[in-house]
Amino acid sequence: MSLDLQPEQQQPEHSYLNREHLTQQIIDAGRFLYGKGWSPATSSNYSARLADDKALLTVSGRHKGELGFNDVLATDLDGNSLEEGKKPSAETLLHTQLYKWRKEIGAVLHTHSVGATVLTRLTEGDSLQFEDYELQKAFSGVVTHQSVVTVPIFDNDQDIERLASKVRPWLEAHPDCVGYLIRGHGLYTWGAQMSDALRQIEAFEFLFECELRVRALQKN
Ligand SMILES: CSC[C@@H](O)[C@@H](O)C(=O)COP(=O)(O)O
Ligand SMILES: [Zn+2]
Repeated sequence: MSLDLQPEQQQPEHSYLNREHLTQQIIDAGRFLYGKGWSPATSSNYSARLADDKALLTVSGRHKGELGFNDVLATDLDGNSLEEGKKPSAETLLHTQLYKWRKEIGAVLHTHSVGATVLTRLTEGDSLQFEDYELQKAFSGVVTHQSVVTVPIFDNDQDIERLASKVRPWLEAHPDCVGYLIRGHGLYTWGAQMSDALRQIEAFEFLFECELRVRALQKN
């Protein structure tokens, strides 16, 4: 099943996978994304929706290629930890605001690839536009290369509440948004299930690489 981002369309209620299954998906995602070089050092954070009003998030500061069953915790959708002794990701609010925004979102991934970092540093404007790439169809709701996928770029901020407050109005105004970038920092994308979010990460990375190569060749 893929995420249908048409706002007017009623979504069926989620039937949630159990915590063990979701934890395994997060662990597997970390191994894959670290292996690809998109989650270096202890960067990145991942989550899955645990219930209508709860998320399962990575614990802050963990190596994402070596996650274990104890490296996740439950939070409410205001970003409060529901488990004593475990500190949720520093960027928890960026995940939970997505679960509040669209009830059909079941997984959120944040990565720190070289491509996302370099491209956002090279781009002076506040968004990237992808057009005429066949791979745009890997994004939920996109059915043709003859479309424009706009990806906003927000300036980085160590104050995550302030950053979240800048992202929120964009999301409200763009219900078909498939991901966003933070300058010099990384990518956030999501999906109905973990597999959808992973597919979108791969599509974004392919497009970032294409864009960087095209720009480099155009310079010469
Ligand atoms: C290793 S620096 C990266 C962090 O500052 C942050 O951006 C990040 O992605 C991971 O933070 P975390 O608190 O582990 O979820
Ligand atoms: Zn980060």
